[in-house]
Amino acid sequence: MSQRTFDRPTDADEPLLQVRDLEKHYPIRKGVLKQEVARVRAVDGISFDVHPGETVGIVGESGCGKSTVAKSILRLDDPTAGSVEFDGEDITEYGDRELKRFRREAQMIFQNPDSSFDPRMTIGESVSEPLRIHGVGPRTRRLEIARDLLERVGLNADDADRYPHELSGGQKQRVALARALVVNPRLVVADEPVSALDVSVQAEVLSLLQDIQEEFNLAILFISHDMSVVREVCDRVAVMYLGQIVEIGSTEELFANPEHPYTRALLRSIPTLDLDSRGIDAGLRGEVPDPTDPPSGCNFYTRCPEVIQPEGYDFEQEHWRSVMDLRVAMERHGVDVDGLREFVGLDDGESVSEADAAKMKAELRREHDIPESLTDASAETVLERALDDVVHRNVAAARDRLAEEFETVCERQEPALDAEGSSRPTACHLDGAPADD
Ligand SMILES: Nc1ncnc2c1ncn2[C@@H]1O[C@H](COP(=O)(O)OP(=O)(O)OP(=O)(O)O)[C@@H](O)[C@H]1O
Repeated sequence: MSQRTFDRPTDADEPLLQVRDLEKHYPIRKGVLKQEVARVRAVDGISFDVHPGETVGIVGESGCGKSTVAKSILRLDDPTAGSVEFDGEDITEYGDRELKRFRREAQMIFQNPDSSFDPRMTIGESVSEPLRIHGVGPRTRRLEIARDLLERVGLNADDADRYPHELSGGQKQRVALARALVVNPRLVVADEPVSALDVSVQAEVLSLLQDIQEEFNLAILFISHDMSVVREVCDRVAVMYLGQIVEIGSTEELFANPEHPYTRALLRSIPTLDLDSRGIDAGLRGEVPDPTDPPSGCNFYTRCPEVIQPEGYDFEQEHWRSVMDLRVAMERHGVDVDGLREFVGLDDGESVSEADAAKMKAELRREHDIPESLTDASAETVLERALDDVVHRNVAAARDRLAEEFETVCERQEPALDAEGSSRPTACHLDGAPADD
């Protein structure tokens, strides 16, 4: 490496990457005319910076838009809106020539290293290929650089003569790193770089990534669904849910004091050494909403354990969540009243005795973990009337009643991603403290 220089022209205080209001919507087209019938809002207006020498993590469940962010930032996919500034220039405006230069400065590492290699090429050829593409030569010099880099990532220079199938997963990911570094990039976007590796190998590759970052003063955007991996390597973390950032801040502070209920739920999902809590899930019920039709207001309200109760009601948060689950289910799928009648031994007719109605209502409560009676009498009255509507086949009336009486600020207003009432930018109507039980 001695003849290569890794001096960085950018001042470390200035972000190398500035992402502003980035959107990537995928149109869904149908019919002969391929008319747009809906849009997948994969990334829906996100902003963040990455500084030289800094690792910023993007974390969230599968499908929240992490890979789309990576692809949009590198212009592997053109963003729908927003800007991506790299060293002060908006790459979304780049033409082919500028894009080629940019692609040398910003490299990507994928989850599956095999996707970076041609099985017929030796490791040395694969690692040096980007140099050939960018016109660095001659071949002997390119191979020399590749051998040098292989040593730098903890392999042997002679591994250059081997083929990908001769290497283990961890070794291949080291080679992928060497291949990314060979063009002397300033930004590396790593999309789940260790998810396919055994845990013991993961630690080695992560530690290598950290060493290399220090040596090369790289900016790294690190994408992962794994909170414990993110904690290990990132300086700052952006938590994503359904195409949006819900909380962003320093890793240490965010892990010590998570402010968004979604971050809290993700942290609860990390298995710990405490056997009693090992393997607990994130405590999140319900499905991730369809990104073509995200919920109104805060898009996490349909699953949030801390969803805010409407003014005038005060009962156990867990039971309030269950009532919301019933509402969400009714709005999404309606209620199968015939199925319910059958379950309690009735035919598919209209009549229902008081005793049968009681059985049906009890079943609805059981199905949604709602207790026999809510401790808040006025909430109980509303719920009981809505359940009565359902058993008398008036699901629309039940839905309207619950929507009107139990409307929460969370569904009414979209929370801004700001630091108001919190110690870091958090998009939530709660002011940072966990909701009372
Ligand atoms: N080319 C595409 N056309 C339509 N929808 C897409 C396309 N690519 C991604 N999506 C959708 O965009 C949403 C975000 O996908 P993305 O792959 O970015 O999520 P992710 O967080 O990286 O998930 P994973 O960890 O599973 O890869 C998903 O709903 C996905 O189905």
